[in-house]
Amino acid sequence: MAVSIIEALKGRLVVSCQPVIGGPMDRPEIVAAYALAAEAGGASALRIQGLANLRAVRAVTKLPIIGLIKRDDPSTPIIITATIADVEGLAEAGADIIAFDATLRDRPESVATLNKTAHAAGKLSMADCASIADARAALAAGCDVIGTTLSGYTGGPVPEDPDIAFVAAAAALGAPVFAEGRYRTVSEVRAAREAGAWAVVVGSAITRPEHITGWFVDAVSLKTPAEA
Ligand SMILES: CC(=O)N[C@H](C=O)[C@@H](O)[C@H](O)[C@H](O)COP(=O)(O)O
Repeated sequence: MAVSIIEALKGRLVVSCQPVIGGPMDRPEIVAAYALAAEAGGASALRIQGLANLRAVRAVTKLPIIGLIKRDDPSTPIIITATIADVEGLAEAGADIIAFDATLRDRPESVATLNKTAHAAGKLSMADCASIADARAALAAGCDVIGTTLSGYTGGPVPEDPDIAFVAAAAALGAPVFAEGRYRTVSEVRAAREAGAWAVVVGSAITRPEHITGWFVDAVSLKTPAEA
């Protein structure tokens, strides 16, 4: 049953419904509404942050949910699902796939332990990676899906474009790769699939109106991406 969730996502869209934190959309009932709108549009799975949002979405849809918990803890650079307790909380709240940071950085808990905890709860795991070395290590640790989620977010300026080269390199490792991070156009989604992505996760371009508005504001003022 569990592995067939991943099988069923081949060539499918996952919509990340993560409002801007503290923004006007940051309410569980609005996240649930975004999830239903994504489902109506043909999304095959959802990516949901936080237990209250996850419970609200779980109550309204049977679509598979990739769950994560983001915490801004100054003692660690690991933001996405850093602890055993968070993996267990996500399993309990109804996530089907549990996403966690799988970067090779100093971390409160090893990737192998987080993965084992997800599996012990009967859930699949998505390793949010920033590099091909992360992806290799995550597969060696037994993770089910590689996400390109953290490419561009572990130091230095965040690039403008999605990291399609990373998708291609990770796909060559032979495991399902979910392309995620800065997919804003349908042609970028197509390029990720052509590079070997199993599925593509789109967030901001569908569910963060503040960001989308900002892109248009920059365009109307004739700013280049570098100036924006
Ligand atoms: C780096 C990080 O913390 N990424 C988070 C991971 O869940 C989310 O903030 C992103 O919105 C998500 O990855 C989807 O990406 P985009 O919104 O670019 O389509």
